[in-house]
Amino acid sequence: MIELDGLTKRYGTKTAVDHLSFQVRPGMITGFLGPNGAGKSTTMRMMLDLDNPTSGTVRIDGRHYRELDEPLKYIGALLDAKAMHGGRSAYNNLLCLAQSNRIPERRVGEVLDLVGLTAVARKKSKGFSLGMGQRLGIASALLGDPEILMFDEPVNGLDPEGIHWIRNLMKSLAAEGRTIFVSSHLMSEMALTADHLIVIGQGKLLADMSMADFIQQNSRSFVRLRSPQQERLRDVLHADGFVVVEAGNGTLEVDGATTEKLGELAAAHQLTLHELSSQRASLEEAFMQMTAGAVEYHAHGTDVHGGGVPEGGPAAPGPGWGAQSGWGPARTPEAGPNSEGV
Ligand SMILES: Nc1ncnc2c1ncn2[C@@H]1O[C@H](COP(=O)(O)OP(=O)(O)OP(=O)(O)O)[C@@H](O)[C@H]1O
Repeated sequence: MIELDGLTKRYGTKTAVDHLSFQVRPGMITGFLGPNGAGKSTTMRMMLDLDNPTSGTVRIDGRHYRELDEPLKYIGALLDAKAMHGGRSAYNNLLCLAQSNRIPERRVGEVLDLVGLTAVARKKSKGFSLGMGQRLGIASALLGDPEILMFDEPVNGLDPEGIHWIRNLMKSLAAEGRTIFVSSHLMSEMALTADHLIVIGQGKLLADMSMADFIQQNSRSFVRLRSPQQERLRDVLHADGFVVVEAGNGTLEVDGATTEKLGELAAAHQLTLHELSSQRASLEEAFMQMTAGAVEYHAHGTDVHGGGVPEGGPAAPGPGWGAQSGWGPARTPEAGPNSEGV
């Protein structure tokens, strides 16, 4: 368990982390999200005693990091994969760390095996690709077999097989009852990995809740219908008291209804349906909605989100939000959050 209590970090007049209090609990994967500059790295550095808080505390299983003997046995972290000594082999990098934490040498071989680097164990790490460096960083985090693991952007530089591997590794570590805290900018990956989310913006806590609650509270769910008899369908829905949004491409969207109810209504009026699906937002949309006001660095003149988030944030949620406004990525069927195919 990691506990933050009023954690604050100021650099001159800049408050990077602002009275953060939350707990990271065992037995699950907790995702750590925030726009660029939100204070994630600063928070993680303070958790590992690599930076001093201006005020507030971090406790690792009830103790300050400095009070832990051989800290790698309590908490392992992947913060900067390039932090390894490039002139040393992968094996020797890990051996130095093991020796300074009284970890037996056999564990070095075990973790190299676990991350798939055994074949290159004697090669100097400066020749490693980004993905290999990332695996070596993960090996160092696992070295002390700690109960708590922190990963900052762990899939950075990994190929699809590597991403799949780290996702499953984190899941199995959480299933063993360990505490897993992970940051990532890849929302699709986070949606597939995390059980719980901590979201920060401009150093402040914005959300501390389950993935499902986060998506539900920060987005709209609705039923999408498509019919060759669209006008008649719309009239039937109106007559039954539903608020219908015409979303273009021949689709209608209805809030506050079930697919069962709408399907039966269409059948009762002998209307043909080509689509009847329950829709909910992806984590990415929910995240953008929540953090729109806390984004420090806006791009101008780009269209990376299919229309761009309007200056000052997107329109408030309401009928038609997101679905028609065009700034969010495509909505996803209820079967699961957006996946970018990894
Ligand atoms: N050593 C420092 N001196 C001054 N300001 C700093 C320092 N480190 C971080 N900051 C500022 O603190 C804020 C938080 O930075 P931090 O790197 O923690 O954010 P982040 O959420 O990790 O961002 P990103 O997602 O871009 O990695 C930023 O405004 C950053 O410019």
